[in-house]
Amino acid sequence: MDPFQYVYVIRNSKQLEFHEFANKMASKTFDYPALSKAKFPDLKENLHRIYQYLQGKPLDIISDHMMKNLQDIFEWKCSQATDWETEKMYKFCCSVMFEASFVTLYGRVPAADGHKVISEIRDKFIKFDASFPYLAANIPIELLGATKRVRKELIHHFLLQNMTKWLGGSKVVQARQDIFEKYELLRDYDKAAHHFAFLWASVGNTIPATFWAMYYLLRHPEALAAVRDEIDHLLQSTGQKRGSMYNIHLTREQLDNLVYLESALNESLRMCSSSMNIRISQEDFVLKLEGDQEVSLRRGDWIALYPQILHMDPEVYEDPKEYKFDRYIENGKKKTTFYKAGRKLKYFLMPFGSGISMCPGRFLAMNEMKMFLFLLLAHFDVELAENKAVRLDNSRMGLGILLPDVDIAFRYKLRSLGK
Ligand code: HEM
Repeated sequence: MDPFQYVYVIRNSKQLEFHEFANKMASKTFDYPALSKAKFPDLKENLHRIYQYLQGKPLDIISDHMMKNLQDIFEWKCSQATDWETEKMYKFCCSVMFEASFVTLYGRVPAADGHKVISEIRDKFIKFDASFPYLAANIPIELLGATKRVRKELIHHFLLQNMTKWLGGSKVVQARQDIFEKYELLRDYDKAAHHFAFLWASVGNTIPATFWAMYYLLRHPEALAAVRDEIDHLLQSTGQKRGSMYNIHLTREQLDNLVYLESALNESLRMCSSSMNIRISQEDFVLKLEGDQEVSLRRGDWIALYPQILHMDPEVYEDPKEYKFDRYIENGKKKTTFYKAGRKLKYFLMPFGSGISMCPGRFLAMNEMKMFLFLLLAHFDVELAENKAVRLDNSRMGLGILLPDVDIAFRYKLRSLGK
């Protein structure tokens, strides 16, 4: 509970392990054989090595593809909106982010009904995702209605004979495929199940996080105005036109410099994230904490850090239940110093986990969500069409970004060029 102690847990990665627990949970949830060292030597390490494709230069390439795919989808879905169109917000975020992420990571489905194929996968994904908290809680899948069948159908989409038909997928997915081919004991179904698990990791949190970012912006007109101003300013200063042209390009530096957009996004992540960071003690030992404090741990004991407590701590964040879009800005720059009881915190925002269990897709996730909001606000007037409170649905507490308890209608319309 005390964020000043987090560092002692996080840096003790030898004695406080995470992967064994994650491996057990993921293999059961996504239906692939556990990554046992004896059966699949170095598979875990090999899969971890290719997370490099989600950082540095490869991150720029994959982000550019995501930007292009997002624009194609906005153009296909929304370019007729010369008058107000009304949609449900979660459904909208889900439809745009799922398809853009899918095409960016796995490739375009070339058939004439390519959009339809992806929306069928998405609809099954939504059904599976609704059971995710139960699977994570160890409820046998046989007790969860159609979940077992839906999971099997989802996994079948990722069989090699289907994946080889998809065009222009990412290096990270290609590299995963190459690695799986080296393990003869992995059946075709197992490899497909691994691909499905990666799909879940790449959209399962991004979709609800995008929803909250959009929802809070629309609920707070001053935030919306500030972020839109920043976006328009960037477009103007780089000589790019908004309107009917869907070919905006943003460099990594430009994305990084959108401080209002980033702050608004961080603020919504602070409010909707509920990732628990779990570690399991590998041996009997004494964990030294700050000062003279210590805890005796036995082999197999669990430690859980729960950053949502930190995110909602009024000593760190004044009025923590209030959305303040500029909380992460100081003197026009990114604010990275936060205090508790007069002491500077090393960790103050942890939606992506920590240390050995930190999300490898975090840079891509931030870029994707920024690009979605950028395009939405650059091209459209957007407003809520319903006045109802949307609350966090706590049923997946501890497991990542919380979903909304209800969906809400919003409307959008192409912005006139002069506005
Ligand atoms: C808002 C979006 C996202 C959030 C909040 C998020 C959060 C997290 C967290 C908290 C973990 C650690 C899980 C744990 O402690 O049990 C994790 C793991 C992971 N994430 Fe993300 N994630 C996001 C987006 C993404 C994206 C876009 C990708 C890939 C393209 C991705 C790929 C992964 C993978 C592969 C793991 C497992 C890492 C491992 O093997 O240890 N995530 N994520």
